[in-house]
Amino acid sequence: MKSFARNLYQQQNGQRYFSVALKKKVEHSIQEKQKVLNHFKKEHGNAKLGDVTVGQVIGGMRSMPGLLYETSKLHHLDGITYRGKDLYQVKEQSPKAPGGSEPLPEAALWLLLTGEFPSQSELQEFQTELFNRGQIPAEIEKLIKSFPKTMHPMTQLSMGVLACQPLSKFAKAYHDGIHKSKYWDPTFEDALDVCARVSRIAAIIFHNCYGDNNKIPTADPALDYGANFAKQLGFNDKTFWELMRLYIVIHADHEGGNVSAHATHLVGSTLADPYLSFSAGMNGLAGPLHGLANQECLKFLLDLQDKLGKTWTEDDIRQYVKDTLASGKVVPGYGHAVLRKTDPRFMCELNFADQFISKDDNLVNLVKACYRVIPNVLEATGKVSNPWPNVDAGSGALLMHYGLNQFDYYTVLFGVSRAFGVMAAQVWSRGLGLPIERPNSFTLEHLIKKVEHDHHIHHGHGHHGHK
Ligand SMILES: CC(=O)SCCNC(=O)CCNC(=O)[C@H](O)C(C)(C)COP(=O)(O)OP(=O)(O)OC[C@H]1O[C@@H](n2cnc3c(N)ncnc32)[C@H](O)[C@@H]1OP(=O)(O)O
Ligand SMILES: O=C([O-])CC(=O)C(=O)O
Repeated sequence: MKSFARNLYQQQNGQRYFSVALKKKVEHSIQEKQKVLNHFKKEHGNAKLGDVTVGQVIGGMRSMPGLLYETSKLHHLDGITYRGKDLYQVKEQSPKAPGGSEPLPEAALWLLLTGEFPSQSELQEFQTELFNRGQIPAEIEKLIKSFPKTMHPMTQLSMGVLACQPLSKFAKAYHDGIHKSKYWDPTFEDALDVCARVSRIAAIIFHNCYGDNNKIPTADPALDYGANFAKQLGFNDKTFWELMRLYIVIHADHEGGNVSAHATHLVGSTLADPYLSFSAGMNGLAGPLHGLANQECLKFLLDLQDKLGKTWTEDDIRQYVKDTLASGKVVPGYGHAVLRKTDPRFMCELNFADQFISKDDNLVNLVKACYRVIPNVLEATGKVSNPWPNVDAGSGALLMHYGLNQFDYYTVLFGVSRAFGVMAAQVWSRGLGLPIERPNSFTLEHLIKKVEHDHHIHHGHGHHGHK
C-alpha cells in the first residue's frame, strides 16, 4: 500500500474507503491555523475593524465585518477566490476529467478543505471514496421517493438532507461525549458524506418530479462526481458533463456572509450537525433574492421570448425591463449585495457558451443582449448599487441548451454545489473551535434612544461619568 493509500475500515453502513491523505492534511493545517488564531486573538483581540452604523444595523448588515470563514473570500470587483485562487486560476490549475477542459468538483472540494489541489493519485482515491460515501440506505431513499411530485424541489432537497440526518457521525460522537478538541473529525466525516450524498438526493428529487423514480440511471464508480450526477439525472452528453463540473465548481462557495453559507454557519455554531446545518442553508438558498434567482431568471427570459417571439430587439428588452421595474419587481440575475462589477461566474458561463454552444442559440443570445441592455436601465434608476449580472443570469440558458428545461429544479443544482463550500467551511469552523453566534439586536426605540444619547454626550451636554 502506498503512503496515501486507502485504509479499509468498518463503519455503521458497511465497508468504506477512508482517505488518510486528505484527513491528515486537514488535521495538520487546522492545528497550524489554530496556533495562529490563538496568538492573534490574544495579541489583537481588541483591534478595531471599523465602526458599525445605524444604516448597517437596519440595512441587512451590509459589509459589516462579522464572521471568520476560511474557505473563500469575495472581492467586490474581482469576485470570489477559493483559498486565494480566482475562478480562472481554479479552472486552469484544477485536475480535469480525461480529455476535459473544466475543473472537477472533487478537486475543488479538496482545495477548499486544504488550500491545495490533489495530486492525480490523491484525486482518484478521493473520487472512489466520494462514490462509496454517496450511498443512501434503502429506507431513506424510499422516504425521499415518497415526497409529492408537486412539492418544490428545494423543499424536497432540504427535507432529503434532513432525512439523512440520523446518519450523522457528529451527532453520534457528541452524544457519546467527544472532547471538544476533536469536533472537527466527525464534522469532516459528515461533511464528505453530505457532499457525496447530496447529488444522489438531488437525482432522486429530479426523478420524483419529472420522471419515474424507480428508474434512476445508476452511477458509475469509474466516473467523476460531476459526470455521475449528470448521468443519474439522465444526461449522457459529454459536454453537459463538462457543464455540470464547471457549474458545481463555480457555485460552490462565496465567502461566509451570503445567506446559504451564513445560515449553515449559524446553525452549525450551536453544534447542530452538518446535516441540520446544511439543510438550514438550503432553506435560505431557496429564496428568490438568493439561489432561487436562477429559476426566476430563466422564467424571466422565457416570458420575454413568449411575449416577443424569437425576434426580440434590444429596444424590446429595454421596455420589458422597465415594465418589470414599474410593476415593483426585481430583475432576477442582476445586482449583488457585495459585487460591484460583472460576476466572474457569469463570465465563466459566457465563456463556456462561446466554446461549446452554437452562435444561433436564441436563448443564449438573449442572455448576451440582456447583458448589453439591462445594466444601463438599472443604473438609470439611481438606486441599484450594482447594475451588473450575477451568476444566476447565465446558468439557466446553458442548462436549457442541453435539455434541462425544468427550471424549478435549477436551485437544487446550486444546492448540490453549495454543499462543497459550506461543508468544507464547517470542518474549519469546528476545527478552529468557533463559538456559538449571538450578535446584539435592538428595537427601533432602543436604537433611537442610543443615537440621541450619544449625540447628547458628543455635544458636551452629558455627564462623562466613565472618563
Ligand atoms: C447567488 C446569488 O444570490 S446572487 C443574487 C441573486 N438575486 C437576484 O439576482 C435578484 C435580483 N437582485 C436583487 O434583488 C438585489 O440586487 C440583491 C438581493 C442581490 C442585493 O440586494 P441589495 O444589496 O439590497 O441591493 P441594492 O443595494 O442594490 O438595493 C438598492 C435598491 O435597488 C433595488 N435593486 C437591486 N437590484 C435590483 C434588481 N436586479 N432589479 C430591480 N431592483 C433592484 C433593491 O431592490 C433596492 O430597492 P429599494 O431601495 O426600493 O428596496
Ligand atoms: O454572495 C452573495 O451574497 C450571494 C451569492 O452570490 C452567492 O452566495 O453565491
